[in-house]
Amino acid sequence: MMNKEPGPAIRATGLTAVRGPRTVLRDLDFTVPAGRVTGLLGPSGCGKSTLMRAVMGTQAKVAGDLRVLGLPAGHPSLRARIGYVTQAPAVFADLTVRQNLEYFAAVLDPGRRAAARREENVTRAIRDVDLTSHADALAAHLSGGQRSRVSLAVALLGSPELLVLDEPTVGLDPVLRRDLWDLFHALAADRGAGLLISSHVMDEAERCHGLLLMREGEILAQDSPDDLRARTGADTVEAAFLTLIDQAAEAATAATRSHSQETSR
Ligand SMILES: Nc1ncnc2c1ncn2[C@@H]1O[C@H](COP(=O)(O)OP(=O)(O)OP(=O)(O)O)[C@@H](O)[C@H]1O
Repeated sequence: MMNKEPGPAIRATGLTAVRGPRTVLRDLDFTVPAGRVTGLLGPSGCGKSTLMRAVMGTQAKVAGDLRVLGLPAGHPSLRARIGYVTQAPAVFADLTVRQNLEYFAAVLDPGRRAAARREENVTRAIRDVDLTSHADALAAHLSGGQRSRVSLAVALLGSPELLVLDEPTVGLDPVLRRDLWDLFHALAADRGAGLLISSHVMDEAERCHGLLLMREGEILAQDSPDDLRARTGADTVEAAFLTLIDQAAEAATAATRSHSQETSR
């Protein structure tokens, strides 16, 4: 029998989301492959968090087709298969790092018989995010960056097939950022996980296998960093992104001009 290629971690067709009076995602088509790191980049307010919430099934007023690990977004069986870290770390301040992890591990994998497995997963997740030396510190006593790493450890507990990380490296020093990016690559390579990681730090874009570049609720480009640079003739992803934004603005101006010429005839 032939081995079936694994499907993409996420496939969106015609994804649209409305928040209040505004359409904040406009008819998006994209895929996030399994076993790869995909960067979601774009300026503040362009819709990155909304897109991630749609993938998690927590965003209201979403239309279009959105498949996550082959199932419709928000399907109950996806909960244990996806790790999600929001921008505001959700940890209990009055518990230690280890107690936080133990609490979430018990929710994910309950029962006395799973105790040894839980213990192993908790220790591994704490080690993955480099917090072993702080395992017994109260979350209240951690720095912001350390707290966000506890959230990341929670997301890693169940060995998820897909990780959705909303700006996971904000506020971290360069050494930690590098270590976390190494961890993201290891998760993709060794465990075959798909990762969707938002950032507005363009040098992080260079570390992704693929990029989704967003602007004002639309995807301007979906490409690897190398192809993006080659296609735009730019030296960096940041320069490529700016070139694409300028091209989109020029196209919009040209379209408005031809529309007003037509209507004035
Ligand atoms: N509750 C809301 N009602 C109406 N509009 C909203 C609401 N929440 C967010 N928006 C708008 O939706 C758009 C997309 O927001 P979103 O948080 O997805 O952006 P983002 O790219 O994640 O930004 P950032 O990088 O700053 O986190 C923004 O323009 C924002 O103003």
